This record gives sequence, structure tokens and C-alpha cells, in this order.
Amino acid sequence: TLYETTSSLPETRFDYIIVGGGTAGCVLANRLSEDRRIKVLLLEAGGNYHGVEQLSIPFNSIRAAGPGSAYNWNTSTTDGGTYSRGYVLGGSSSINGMFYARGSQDDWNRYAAVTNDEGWRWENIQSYLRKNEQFVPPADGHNTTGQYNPDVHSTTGKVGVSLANYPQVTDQLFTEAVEEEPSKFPFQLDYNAGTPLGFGWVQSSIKGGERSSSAAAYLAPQYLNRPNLFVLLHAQASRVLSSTSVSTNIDTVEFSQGAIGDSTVVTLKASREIILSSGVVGTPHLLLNSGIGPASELSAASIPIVHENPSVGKNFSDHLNLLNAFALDVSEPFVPTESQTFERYTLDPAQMADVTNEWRTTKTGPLTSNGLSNQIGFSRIDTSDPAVQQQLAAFGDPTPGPHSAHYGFTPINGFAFGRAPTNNSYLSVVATVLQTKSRGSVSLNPSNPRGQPLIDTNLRSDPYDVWAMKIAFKDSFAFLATTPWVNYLADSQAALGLAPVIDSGFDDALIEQYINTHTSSGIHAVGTAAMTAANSRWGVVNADLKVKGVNGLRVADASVLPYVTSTNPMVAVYVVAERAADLIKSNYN
Ligand SMILES: Cc1cc2nc3c(=O)[nH]c(=O)nc-3n(C[C@H](O)[C@H](O)[C@H](O)COP(=O)(O)OP(=O)(O)OC[C@H]3O[C@@H](n4cnc5c(N)ncnc54)[C@H](O)[C@@H]3O)c2cc1C
Repeated sequence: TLYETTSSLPETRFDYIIVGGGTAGCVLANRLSEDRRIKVLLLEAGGNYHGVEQLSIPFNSIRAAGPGSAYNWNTSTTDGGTYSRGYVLGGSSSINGMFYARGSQDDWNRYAAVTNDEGWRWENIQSYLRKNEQFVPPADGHNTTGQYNPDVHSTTGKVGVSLANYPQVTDQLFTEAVEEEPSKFPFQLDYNAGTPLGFGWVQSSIKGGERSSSAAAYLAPQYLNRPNLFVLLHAQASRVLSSTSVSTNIDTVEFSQGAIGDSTVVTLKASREIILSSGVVGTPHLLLNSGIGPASELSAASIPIVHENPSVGKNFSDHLNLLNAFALDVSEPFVPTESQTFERYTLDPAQMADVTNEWRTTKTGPLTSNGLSNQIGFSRIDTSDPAVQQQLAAFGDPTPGPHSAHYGFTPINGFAFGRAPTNNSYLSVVATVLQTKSRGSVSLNPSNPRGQPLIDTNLRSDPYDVWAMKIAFKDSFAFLATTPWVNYLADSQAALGLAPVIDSGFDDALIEQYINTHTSSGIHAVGTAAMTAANSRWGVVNADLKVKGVNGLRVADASVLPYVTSTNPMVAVYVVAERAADLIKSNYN
């Protein structure tokens, strides 16, 4: 059942308390409450997801709750930017781009190697993928033959996954470009089979024309109604602690209703375990406030040390994004009219009203689209040039293996992030460096440790990341240089500072300058409570996700992944949560 206030909770003793009702937290709430004898409390700082139309319309995608939204934590970064994360049941799965991607087999085999636990290997996580995924037909009912490999998908899991729900003008251009240059841009039937390299169709967490967030899937009414599951909204935890004289025996969560700093501080106990699922920022913030972290940082904030661990909040590993936008000249007959790009809806309230009406009545139409892209490509750096090979070797190749991309790019039929800056139509190409070498951190604000933590994304601090982005950027232009795209882009004007780069004939120094001013976080960070082997000299949790140095506490969310995935990371978070539930249950059987 959902509760809005602590005083309305009918129980005060629970077997498990899960802190954070996000992507991972909703999975744990569902799985741990499958046994009706077990009482599970899920604490979520934000409000309800169910019934919020703006979040369930797929087209709103990353526009649903961008910076400034009430569903976004709106946390600033130390460089003056923001780091988005969901502040609502379902967490970031309720506000994200919905790209469904499992990483590469190498990603998982590296997690297994770092943790010394075969259970994280690609072949061994397949059962968790099956528990998570429910592959469904797209909202437009088109024939999906040849757009995916049915053999690698499950139809029995919880999160709905579908191929392109609404056609785009870019579908044909993408397909033709791949046919024209198969050696450079090979077709990939299904990037979710462990070997994502190549160019193919995007799969999205969309079901029946609606966003299939973790809250929609794992906390659907039939699960929420379980009498042994208690979900408390607007409950923001400040720390975990011990109710006994042994400070490392963690059994209590301290939280307040509304914002941290409220005078009404409540504590509740879990008889079995507390699971932190507050995400890549929230989890290290809670650990630090609980006295688990680097000694100097804790002393600076006057927090008594429960267990010293220098790794907490470190190793913030993210993707690096570059948005290239081209303003299309809609006066030319052979370029798309405005009606063919997303600006038709984002800039015209009347057309938006029409398609909203269609979505409300039949859950079909343009708003069932993920609002971003129907295709994506993943590539490795071409090392046929010995100079490139030497340079890559000098940096040290950060990819986990030959099946893993260095970078990816996706063409977007409209302006990618938010509203277009002018009244125009756009083509965007977002290029992403997938395995970056820069590492950021989440740390306490020493003068206000319970206030928002300091997020230092530290993007581009390692020169490899800029070098790899240069290659990704040039390759995305090589893609746009294929015949179908050349025709589409004729007479278009480069936007967002691209024109000088193109006019210079892609001068290296200008590209670098452009990268330094226009790249941003992929908002895909992981790693701030990394899982490593029990005898490792770094890391925050062991392979079974138990926090090193204390008892009664686990972490299950993006923060435990020691390296970011070579594709978008949401599915990896689902796998972590599904396996966490199994690991926890096996402790008590
Ligand atoms: C805008 C955006 C777009 C993205 N697009 C994609 C995509 O297309 N595909 C993809 O694979 N990945 C995408 N990602 C990344 C992906 O969504 C995240 O990696 C993943 O959802 C993280 O899951 P999590 O469980 O670790 O954290 P979250 O889902 O963020 O959950 C953490 C939860 O804990 C709550 N919380 C935090 N602190 C506290 C506290 N102190 N007390 C109580 N509750 C607390 C939060 O409110 C939140 O609900 C995107 C992310 C963002 C932000």
C-alpha cells in the first residue's frame, strides 16, 4: 500500500527497509514482498508516479522532467551545471530516455572479474534479464521481423520493451546509409545479444504506448496491494545507524518527511537488512552521513566515523555526450517539412493538443514514440591506421573487450534536448564516448553535510575522453556523408556553434574547442559505491552487495557498478536489483 505520511503507517517493525524507490528500489520492494510473511518498507523521497500523465507519455522522454522540474532532484554540479535524477517513485526510470540496452558481454565479464564472482558473468545474468524484460509489440503494430532477434528476448518479465512505436522520416535514411556503407556501418540485428557493435533498431521501455518505468512495472496495483508491502512517499532518509552499542551493526534508518532538515525526524528498524537504492548520488551521500567513507571528509563535516572507507563517493564513471544540431532549411522541397520533425509538436501547441488527444484515447500516435530516436549505432575505434593504434595503446584502451564499443551515435529527428532554441526544425546527432577514463566524485558539503552533496563530474579531465570524442564526432559526420543523409541535409545550417568547425574543413583544434564547450554528462553515471572482491584494496560493497566493514547493510543500484556499461545503463541496474533480491533471499533460506 502507498502511504503519504509516517503517522499513517500501520506498522513500525519491518524485516527489510529499502531506501530509495527508484529503478532498483521498486524491483527489491516487489521481489522481497513476494513472501507474504515478510514485511517490506520502501522509503521514497519523491512523490507518486501513478497517475502523472506527463511522465507516462513516452514522447516526453527526457523532456518529461528536465532541470527545474518538480520530478527532478535538480542537483547542481560543482562546475555550475546540473545532474538530473528522478525525484519520484520509479526514480530515473520515470524520467529517462527509455533506451533499453544490456551492455556488452565484456561489461558483465569484467564485473565478474573485478568482484571475483562468476555470478556476474554474461551467461549467468541471463535469468535476471528474463525476469526483468517483457518484450511486447510496438504501439503502431508494425511488422518487426528483421528489426530484432526474438531468441534473445523474454516475454515473461515485468518491464515492457518494444521496438519503434511510431515511424520517423529518419528510419529510411538510416537504413539506406547502413546499406550503402556496410563495412563502415554494419547492420546489427539486435544490440542486446551481448555483442552490441553495429547499427540497428532501438528498443525502448515502452509498453502499450506508455512508459514502462520501474514503478509502473514492479509496483503495478497488484503488487502495491500486497498487505506486507508498505511504500512511504515523501520520506527522505538522512542516514543509517545502529540501535545497539556496536556502531557497525546497522539496523535503523533515520528519515524525515519533506525536505531534509525538517524537525520531524523519524527512525525505523529493520530486523533483517537495510538496502540502499538511492542511486549514484543518493547512496554515497547516505553512506557518508552515516559515517562510512573517507576519514578526512567525515572529520571535516564533524561526522563520527563508523567505518573508514576512502572509496565511498569516488569512481563516479559516466558517459560523455556531444549534441550536434543542424537547423533544417524547410523551404527546400527535398528536405523534410517541419511536419516531419519533432518540432511539429514541441513548438506547436495546437498539434500537440491533437496528438495528446490521440494518445489519451487510444495510446497510439506520435506520443508513443520515445521522442528521441528509432536507431542507434555502436562502434569501435578504427585502428587500421598505425598512428591511431599507437595513440590508443598509449592511452590504454578503456573498453572491457572486443565486443564493446568505444563510442556510439544516434540521429534524432528534431532537437534532442528540450525545446528547440528557435522556431525551426532540427536534425540532431548525439555522439557518446561510452568508456571514459575521467572519474568524478560525490562528496559532502562540509558546512551542510545533509544538504545537497557536491557532485564533481570531472568530465574531460582525462585527455583520452576528448580524443575519443573527436573520433566519434568525425565518424558521425562520415555517417551523415552517405547519400541519403547528404540529400536530407542539403542547405541545412549547422547550429549550436558547429558552423565554424564545418567551415574550417574540420580543423582539429576547432573540433577540440567545440568538444570542450559543448560536451555534457551522459547522465549515466555509476560506480560511487563500487562492488569489488572481498580482498580488494578499493570498493565499497562485496560481490554479494554487502557494504564492506559493517553488518546489516547492502547497496543495490547504479552506484555498485564499478565501470559504466558500454551501452545505456538502466538494464544493468535492473539486473543488479533482481540479483540483489535473490542474494538477500538466499541468506535467509
Ligand atoms: C534524464 C536521464 C535520461 C536517461 N536515459 C537513459 C536511457 O535512455 N537508457 C538507460 O539505460 N539509462 C538512462 N539513464 C540512466 C538510468 O535511468 C539510470 O542509470 C538508472 O535509472 C539509475 O537507477 P538507480 O536505481 O541507481 O537510481 P534512481 O532510479 O535514480 O533511483 C534512486 C531513487 O532514490 C530516491 N532517493 C535518493 N536519495 C534518497 C534519500 N535520501 N531518501 C529516500 N529516497 C532517496 C530518489 O528519489 C530515486 O527515486 C538516464 C538517466 C537520466 C537522469
